[in-house]
Amino acid sequence: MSQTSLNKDKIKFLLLEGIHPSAVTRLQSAGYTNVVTHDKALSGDALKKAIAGAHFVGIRSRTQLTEDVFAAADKLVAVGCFCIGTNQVDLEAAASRGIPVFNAPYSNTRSVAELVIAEAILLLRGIPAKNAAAHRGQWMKSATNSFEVRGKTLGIVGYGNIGMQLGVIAEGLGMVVEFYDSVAKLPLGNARQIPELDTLLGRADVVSLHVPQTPSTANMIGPSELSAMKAGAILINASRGNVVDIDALAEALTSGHLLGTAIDVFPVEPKSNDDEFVSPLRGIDNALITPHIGGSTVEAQANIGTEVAEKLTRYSDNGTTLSAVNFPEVALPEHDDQHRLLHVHRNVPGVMGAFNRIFSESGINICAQYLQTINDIGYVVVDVDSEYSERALAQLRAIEGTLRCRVLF
Ligand SMILES: NC(=O)C1=CN([C@@H]2O[C@H](COP(=O)(O)OP(=O)(O)OC[C@H]3O[C@@H](n4cnc5c(N)ncnc54)[C@H](O)[C@@H]3O)[C@@H](O)[C@H]2O)C=CC1
Ligand SMILES: O=C(O)C(=O)COP(=O)(O)O
Repeated sequence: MSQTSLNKDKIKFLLLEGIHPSAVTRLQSAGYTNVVTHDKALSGDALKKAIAGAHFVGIRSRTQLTEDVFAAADKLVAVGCFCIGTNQVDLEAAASRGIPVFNAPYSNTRSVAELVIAEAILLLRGIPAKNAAAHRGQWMKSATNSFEVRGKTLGIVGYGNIGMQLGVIAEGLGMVVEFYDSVAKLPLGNARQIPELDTLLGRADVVSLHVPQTPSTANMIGPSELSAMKAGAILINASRGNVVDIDALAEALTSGHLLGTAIDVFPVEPKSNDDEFVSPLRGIDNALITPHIGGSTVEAQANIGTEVAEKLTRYSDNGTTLSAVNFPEVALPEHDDQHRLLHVHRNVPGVMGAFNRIFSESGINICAQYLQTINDIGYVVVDVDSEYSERALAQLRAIEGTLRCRVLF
C-alpha cells in the first residue's frame, strides 16, 4: 500500500450530506480510517468548525464551499463533490489555495435520464393531474390531451453527458430528438443540433434542460422562451433551479400555454428534509415536483461514493489530479522507492526557472518530472531520491508564487 508523508490515520476525511457508505469502504481499503460522516449538509459556523482540521472534504450539491469557508479550512488538501455539479464550490478560491476539486461526471447520468423519460411519458398522458384529482375523489377518465411519446419531438437543451444519454433512450421509444448546445456536438443516432434556442423551443413537444449552473444559463428559460415554446408543450428541468424563471413557468402553466412540467431543482431549495418546501408551483396539478432526486438512486450513489473516494485517495497517495475540474490534470505513475514532491504555484514567468535552479544548484537529481498548467495555476511534480526530499521541500516552499508544496513518501 502506498505511503503518505503524514500517517494515513492522521489524514482526516469529512464526508457530508449522507454520502454513500461505499465511499468510507473505499477510503478504508486504501488505509484511510479517520473518516467523519454527517447525514446532512452543514453551513455557516457549523461548517467552518467541522472543516477546520480536515484534509479532505466530501460534499453533494447542497453544501456551499465559499471563499469564507476555504479561509477556515486550514488543512484542506482536496475537495470531492460526490455529484456532477460543482457550482456550489468557489472553484477559484479553491485553486488559488492549491486545492483541486473532483466530481463524479458519469455515475448518476443514467438515473437522471431515466427519470426524465418517465416524466415525459407521465406528463404527455396528463398523469400528475389525473393522479392529484383521484386523490381528491375525482375520476378523470378521458383521452383529451393524452398522448403517446412515440413520434413526438424531444428538445434537449445542453447535449452533454446526460442530454446525450437521454437522446439515445428517447429514440428507442420512437421520439424525434433535437438539441441545442452552445458548442458544436456530435449528434448520436438520428439526433439533430438546432442552432438557435428559440427555434428548438418552437419545435419541441417536450423540452428538457441539461445545462450546468453558470452565468450564461441563469434564467435561460424566462417569459419570452416560455412563449416561444409550442402551445401544449412540456418543460422538464432536472439541471439547476436558477435556469428557469419559476414564476414565469407557474404563469405559463396556469394560463394553459404549457400542458405540464416536471421540476426537480428550484431557485431556493429547503436546506434539509425538515424544512418546508416553498414554491409557486405548489398546488398546480400538472406540475410534477420532485425534491432534487434526479441522481438519487441506490446505484448512482454507490457508484459515486466509490468513484470520488478513489479520486481523493489517488491524489493523496500519488498526486494524480486526473478529472479535477479546477486544476491542472496530471496522471502519475507509482513512485515506488523515490520521494515525490508536489508543487502548486501561480502560473507566472519565473517560477519554473526558480524551481529548476534549486535542483541544478543543489545537485539533486530529478528522477522524473511532470508539469501541467491551467489558467493561472501550475502543478509540477518531481520524483527524487528519498534522502533529498526534505531539503528540496524547504527550498521549493520558499519560491515566490508557491501556493502549496508537499512531499509523498
Ligand atoms: N437533478 C439532479 O439530481 C442532477 C442534476 N445535474 C445537473 O445536470 C447538469 C448537466 O449534467 P451533464 O450532462 O453531466 O453536464 P455536461 O457538462 O456533460 O453537459 C452540459 C452541456 O451543456 C452545454 N452548455 C453549457 N452552457 C450552455 C449554454 N449557455 N447554452 C447551451 N448549452 C450549454 C455544454 O456545452 C454541455 O454540452 C449538471 O451540471 C448538474 O447541474 C446532474 C446530475 C444530477
Ligand atoms: O449531481 C448533481 O449535480 C446533482 O445535482 C445531484 O446532487 P445530489 O448529490 O443529489 O445533491
